[in-house]
Amino acid sequence: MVEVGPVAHGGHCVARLDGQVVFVRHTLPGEQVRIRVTEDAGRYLRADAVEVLRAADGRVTPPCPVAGTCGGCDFQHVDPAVQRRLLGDVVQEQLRRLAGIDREVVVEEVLPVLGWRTRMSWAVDPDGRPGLRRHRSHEVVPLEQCPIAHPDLPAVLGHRWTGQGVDAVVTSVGQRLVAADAPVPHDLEVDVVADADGRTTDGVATLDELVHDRPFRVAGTGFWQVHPAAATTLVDAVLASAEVRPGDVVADLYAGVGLFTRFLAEAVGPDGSVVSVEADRTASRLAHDDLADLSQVDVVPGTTERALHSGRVATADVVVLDPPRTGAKRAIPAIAALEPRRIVYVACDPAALARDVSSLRARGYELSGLQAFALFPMTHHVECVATLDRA
Ligand SMILES: C[S@@+](CC[C@H](N)C(=O)[O-])C[C@H]1O[C@@H](n2cnc3c(N)ncnc32)[C@H](O)[C@@H]1O
Repeated sequence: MVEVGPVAHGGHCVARLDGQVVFVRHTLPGEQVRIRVTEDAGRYLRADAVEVLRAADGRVTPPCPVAGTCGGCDFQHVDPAVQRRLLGDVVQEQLRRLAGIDREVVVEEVLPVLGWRTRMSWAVDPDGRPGLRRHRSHEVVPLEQCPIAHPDLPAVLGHRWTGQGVDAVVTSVGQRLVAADAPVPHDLEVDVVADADGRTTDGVATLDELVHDRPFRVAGTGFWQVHPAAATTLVDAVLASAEVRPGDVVADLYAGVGLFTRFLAEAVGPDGSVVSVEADRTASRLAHDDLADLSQVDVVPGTTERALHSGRVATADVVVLDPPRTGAKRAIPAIAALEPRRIVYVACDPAALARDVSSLRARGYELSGLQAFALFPMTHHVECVATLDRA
């Protein structure tokens, strides 16, 4: 039995068992729970709460029958408003610990909290049943339904599959894709069928998305925001934070198919410019083709680090960056060396964000704004938009 302490980054809470730190899943701060140790990592233990002896406010009955077994969610047992409070505590703690910043963080609600995943990568068990993996395991939990999956996704669950996995996507315009190394059942309503690499006989399968009435094309299995409200939420937050002016020079780094690039380019107008840097070849090609109507946009394929060091990005009034989960550690010195008046950092990992904010502070930037959004309800993931100004 343990007394559960604060929430930690990763979907668990911290407790102590005989003086040793234990990261406990499926619990809440302030609870008293019986645990089952799942891993001894030497310096700490990992455990699951298996019985709640004293429940905390905010504990609810999970909407999913396999919550606690399936590794797809972390917080099904927590009321969504309390989930957001926990996420805010995590971001606040990371900023305090890694960047020396003491700041209250309010995580904004984004609806819906169920039925939001428009992109699912289902794993397939040895019997061909699709599902999701257990937490920190290769074992597949077969599923008949998944409450966080978007209701309009192709009905992959309920069919048997061969191969390693099945990707299912539904876009903002209702296009539906299945990507698998297996025949797709005839009764499955899909618009695009691709192989497991997201390819058709014509090449990479692309899908259509619409954001504030602007069309985008994206590779079927390439990067696109998953929550149906994510793209508009982030575009609005980035534009409000960046405060770009007509004629500004802007760098959009880790730009994907140019989601932010298009709106930033419209804001700087024909007298300004936006350089859009993306390492993934397909995404960069789509950005190049689909942003061709904006003469102020320069799409640079390749890594951000290379674009900065080669001089393809040599100056910027404003830098927007949206790196993957690992953050932008290697690019930060060169970004700061551009001396933009403002940096807008979109982050899906608060620890990487806090580390990079610390690095920017050491180079003369201060955090002037922070928004956080619950774009992945029921999970420990949270999206932040941080604004930094040159001191
Ligand atoms: C979180 S996504 C953001 C994409 C885009 N901003 C959007 O919202 O659609 C991160 C992107 O960075 C790209 N990427 C990863 N490492 C990179 C690097 N070193 N340099 C440039 N792009 C990179 C990925 O291919 C991916 O498209």
